Order: sequence, then structure tokens, then C-alpha cells
Amino acid sequence: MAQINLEALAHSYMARPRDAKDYALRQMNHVWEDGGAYALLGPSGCGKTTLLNIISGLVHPSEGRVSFDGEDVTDLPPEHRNIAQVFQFPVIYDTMTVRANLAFPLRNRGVPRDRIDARVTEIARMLDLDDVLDEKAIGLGADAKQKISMGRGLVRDDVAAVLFDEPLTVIDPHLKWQLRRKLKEIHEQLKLTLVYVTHDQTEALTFADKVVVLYEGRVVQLGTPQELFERPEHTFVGYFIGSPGMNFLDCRLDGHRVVVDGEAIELTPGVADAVPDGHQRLQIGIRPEFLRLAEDGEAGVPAVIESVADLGSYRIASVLMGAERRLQVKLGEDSAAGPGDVRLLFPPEWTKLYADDLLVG
Ligand SMILES: Nc1ncnc2c1ncn2[C@@H]1O[C@H](COP(=O)(O)OP(=O)(O)OP(=O)(O)O)[C@@H](O)[C@H]1O
Repeated sequence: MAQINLEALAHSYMARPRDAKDYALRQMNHVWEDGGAYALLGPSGCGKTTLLNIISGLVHPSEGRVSFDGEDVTDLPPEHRNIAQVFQFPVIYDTMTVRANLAFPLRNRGVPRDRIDARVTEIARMLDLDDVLDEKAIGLGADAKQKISMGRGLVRDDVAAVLFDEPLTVIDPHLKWQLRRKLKEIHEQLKLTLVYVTHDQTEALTFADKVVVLYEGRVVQLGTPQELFERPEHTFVGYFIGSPGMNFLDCRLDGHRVVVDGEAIELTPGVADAVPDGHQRLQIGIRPEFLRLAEDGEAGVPAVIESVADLGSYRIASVLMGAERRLQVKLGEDSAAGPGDVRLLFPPEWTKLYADDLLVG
């Protein structure tokens, strides 16, 4: 396994890109640590597959360098990069047995037979393929075929990294959860460097130690699931992670506080002083989980609960603040709150300030 370095990397599919929007990936520096389990998360079209294909060598970047453990591989073709890639749809040999499919990447490299047998048995056991090892792949269902494809990606222990591009797309929903857990276990046992592309936050958060959030061709945050939840560094992360996403309100500074529709909201000390000069837009962001309804005797910002949706273990209140600002508040199971006047509390430690979409503090 290897540490993967991306230096001043950028890619445009156009011959003569003119400005930022012509780039599928905007210039980035990024390090994938050796042995890390990463999810690469972002909406459709943000550049995930492009980035994966640049690491594997299927796409040559228009700018910058890629290196594995310090060795520059930018100009090496995929077959010389030592990367295993698993795609959305199974890439297997239908007429071969499951065993032969799993053994193929090893046989190809002249690995001794006893080592092949041992490794194939190990991977088949991890993916629950041991019962079908001697069956032809052609007779198996889509789920099993994709498991074989994943097994072929995991079977070599000498690869720099294993890249998964939305590998569970074709998998039955009830098996998805199981396979994600399995992949996490496999990562813990084999200590592979894994990069797992997905646009599904649940998939990313259950699988990865670190999540890389890509938005409009840029890495907007690299962090643990907890960091993404508690301290989104970009408004997109706040909005994309969480269900429902973070609430954002336009505001203006007033000394050490901010003002929203004439109502003052406290920030953590020092945050207001860190606002960069020349910003265009200032917003506060607060997660539905951290907004509170004031109790008797507490102050708070006047608002109106318009409706409450019951989602089983919790309830979500849609709240109107001022004339037109709508917020979502997560209520506990036992909360009796219903439509009507309320006051909202914004705990300063959970009220984040954003200048032009970037976290100030
Ligand atoms: N071969 C190509 N030629 C031209 N443009 C491309 C090519 N492949 C991707 N693009 C464009 O580059 C941008 C990034 O695409 P990419 O497939 O990397 O995104 P993605 O995040 O993987 O999306 P998805 O989740 O839909 O697969 C998109 O605007 C896409 O239209």
C-alpha cells in the first residue's frame, strides 16, 4: 500500500480551458494516507470519477502531478500503476469459476500457487463467496457477480490502493448495508488504502474513517464523519451532510454578534473578529439537532412552528422566523411541541459563521 499525493492537480476535458468552470477538477493538493479508508463524496458531476481515473491512470491530468510513496506516476499507464479499481458494474469472466476469477489478478502476476490458494480462500471467506467458489460466474446473480468483482479488487496485497467507484449501485438494498460493513471489516484486517466513491452520505459515513467532500471540482472538506457534522468547513458540506441538512440564515455583523431580521444572535467569542475583509455574503449555519425551543423563563428569537413531521424516533419542526426565513428543528421523541408561537435558542458553540460559503468559526 502507498501514500498517494496529488500536487497542484487540475483537469479539464477541454483542449483550451479558459476559466474555472471549464475544469472538471480545479487545482488541488491532496494526500491520501497509506492504509486510510476514504470516502470520496459529492453530488453527480462534481468530479469524483475523474479524480479516481486520474489516480488509476485511466485519465491523464491536464495539470499537476500524482505520486505514490514519493514516486511520480503521472505519466505511467494504468497497467504500471499497481492500482486495483472496482467499477459500478461487475467486471468478471462469466465462463470462469468464482475461484478462477478471484485468482486471475494473482495468476497474471505469477504469484506461486499455494499463495494464490490461500489468498483466494481468505477473500472468498470475507465476502461470503466460499459456498460458490467452484461454480461458474455466469449462473450467479448480480449481487454475487459484484462481490466477485470486489474480491478481484481486494485479492492482491501488493497494490498501492484499491479504488471503488460506486460499487454497490447494482446491489440489492438489503445487502448493501451488509457489504458496507464487510468492506469496513476487510479494511481493518488488510489495512489497504481504500478510496470509495459515492454520492450517498450514509454510504460514506458508515464506511470511511475520513470523508473527502468534493463540490464543483474542489475538495471542500476532508474530515471524519463527526467533523463534517459538527464543523462543516463549507456551506455545501452543511447542506449535503445530515438529514435534514444545516439551516443557513443571511446575517450582518453587529460587534461581536450577528443580526438576522433585527434579532441579535450570539457567536463564540472571537469569531466575529475573524471575518475576512471584503466578503460579499455572511451567513450563520446551525444544524436542526442543535437549535432549541426556549422554555419558560428563557429568552430566544420569536418564531412560529408551521408544522411538525413525525419520523419515528424523532420529529422535525418547520419553523418560520421573521417574514420568510424557514428553519428545521429536530425535536426529541418526547417533545409535545406543535404548531404555534415559540422562541428559538441558538447555542453559540453550534452557531457557525460563514463568509462567502467558507467557515469563519
Ligand atoms: N470524458 C469526458 N469528456 C468530457 N467531459 C466529461 C467526461 N467525463 C466527465 N466529464 C464532465 O466532467 C465533470 C465531472 O464528471 P465526473 O464523471 O468526474 O463526475 P462524478 O462526480 O463522478 O459524477 P457522477 O456521480 O454522475 O458519476 C462533469 O461535468 C462531466 O460532464
